[in-house]
Amino acid sequence: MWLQKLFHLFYPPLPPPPLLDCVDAGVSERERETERQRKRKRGAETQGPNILLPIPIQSWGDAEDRVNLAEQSLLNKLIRHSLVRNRNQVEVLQADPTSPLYSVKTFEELRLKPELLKGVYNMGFNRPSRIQENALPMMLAQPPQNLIAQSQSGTGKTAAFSLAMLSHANPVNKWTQCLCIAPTYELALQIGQVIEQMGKFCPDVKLAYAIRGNRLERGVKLQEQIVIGTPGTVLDWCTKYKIIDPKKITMFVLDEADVMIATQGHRDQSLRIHRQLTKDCQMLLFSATFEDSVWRFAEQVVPDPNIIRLKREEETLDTIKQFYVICKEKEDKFIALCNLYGTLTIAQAMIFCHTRKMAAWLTAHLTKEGHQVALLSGEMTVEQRAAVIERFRSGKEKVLVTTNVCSRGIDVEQVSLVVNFDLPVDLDGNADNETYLHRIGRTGRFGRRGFAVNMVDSQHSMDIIKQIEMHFSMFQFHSVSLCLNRINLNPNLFSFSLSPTDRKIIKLDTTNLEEMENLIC
Ligand SMILES: Nc1ncnc2c1ncn2[C@@H]1O[C@H](COP(=O)(O)OP(=O)(O)OP(=O)(O)O)[C@@H](O)[C@H]1O
Repeated sequence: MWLQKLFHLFYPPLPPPPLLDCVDAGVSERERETERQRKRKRGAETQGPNILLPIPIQSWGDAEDRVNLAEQSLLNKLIRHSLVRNRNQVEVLQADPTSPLYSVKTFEELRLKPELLKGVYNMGFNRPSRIQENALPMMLAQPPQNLIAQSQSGTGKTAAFSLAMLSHANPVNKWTQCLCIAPTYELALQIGQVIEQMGKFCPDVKLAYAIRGNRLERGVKLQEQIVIGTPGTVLDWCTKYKIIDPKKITMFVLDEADVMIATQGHRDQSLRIHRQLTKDCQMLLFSATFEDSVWRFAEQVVPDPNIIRLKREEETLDTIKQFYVICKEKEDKFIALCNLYGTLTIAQAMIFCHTRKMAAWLTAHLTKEGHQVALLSGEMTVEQRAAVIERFRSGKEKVLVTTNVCSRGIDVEQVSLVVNFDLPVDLDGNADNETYLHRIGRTGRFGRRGFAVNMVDSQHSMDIIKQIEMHFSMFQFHSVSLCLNRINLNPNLFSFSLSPTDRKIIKLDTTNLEEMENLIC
């Protein structure tokens, strides 16, 4: 409860969604004209007379949900209850290539203190994860070794360095020996919880949180062996209040380096903390991604590093069958969706909209039709989002309507159908291929068969489908004409007819539909 209160105190909900929408009529003539001029400039005015104009760029900005890295990280932590399945290769680059590569298959091999081993097993960990197999021996080695470890969220990094700190801390010494910094208050609390849980049977090892609001008397030295906090407060505790002696820190952990450097000021604060540590301090840096900027930062912080990288499970479209559905406008898309609804609920489905407003509109209309759906969009607090995902995961709702806020990072294994109610576009109005892959990558996971249905409501969205198709060099799109007339709705959920405007549309008969439903099952 207190955690929740603190959470809301420091993590206020985002401002209410702006009342802008992308495909409906809320677009002024002036905006349309601006857009026409822009397209003319690009020499791209090649479409026929009946096209629906693309969405004016300036009207998207506020209405879209942008992915916030720190929020995404926290959300992942809140909803993750187990390791992400990964059979991919671990790449290890040793600081000293001549030393033998040492990895472990059991926690016993690490020769941990019995109380700590008990804590590990008590958390339900039977054996080290892929990344832990290599990282733990390096982190626990004598003499200490520095480490840069990169692997996606949910592969066991936090558990690994928590174990390393608990093993490293000497409870006889009443001063701070292990210092861990994380990008946000909430992420620091999450890590602290893992340390507390894992160290449950090591009561002599104490933990302190260097986070906003935790005030301590100036000059009184901290007795806790492990400190976890955010860069600003940790820096204050080391320099201004001098309650941590940085020269006595022998293990420094920098978590979520990619999120850290994306947060203004954190990069410099981290470097300032780092500068006060001794040369002998063991440096451990973790990141989910490794762009050049993260790499440059890592090199500044971690001298002579061992490097461990876990290759990412490739997102693939091979096991996903993709369709598009021709519709005229938003209402048509809605009817098409209703026709599909029975198929959506055979397993679980996610429906992506471009704006919060559209997602809310769709949810309201589906609910009015008597369907039970969940809504997840960016104006919710991270905690609210986690609760919605939990319900969806446990199957309480079979259909989740969402925006791009949920396009990446969220694993719900049962999702076998993704509907792009609005196609993903970038700020220039072109196909956003990466987001498309992330969205439909929610389905067809771990080699299972998945389905994606794209709603096409204009020449512009048809162009986007073609761009996507070309980008992934695939020719497996099937044009499906859903009969949008309710009268044609038969017991087999939906029927197909030749569209009066396009006679070339392939007819998908009930046999195919049954096959699709069987595959989803
Ligand atoms: N060896 C293990 N065996 C079983 N479960 C584990 C093991 N290590 C970690 N886990 C669990 O797997 C989940 C992900 O682990 P962890 O949080 O350490 O990963 P991470 O890479 O730090 O991801 P994130 O940054 O999202 O937290 C957690 O629920 C954790 O309790």
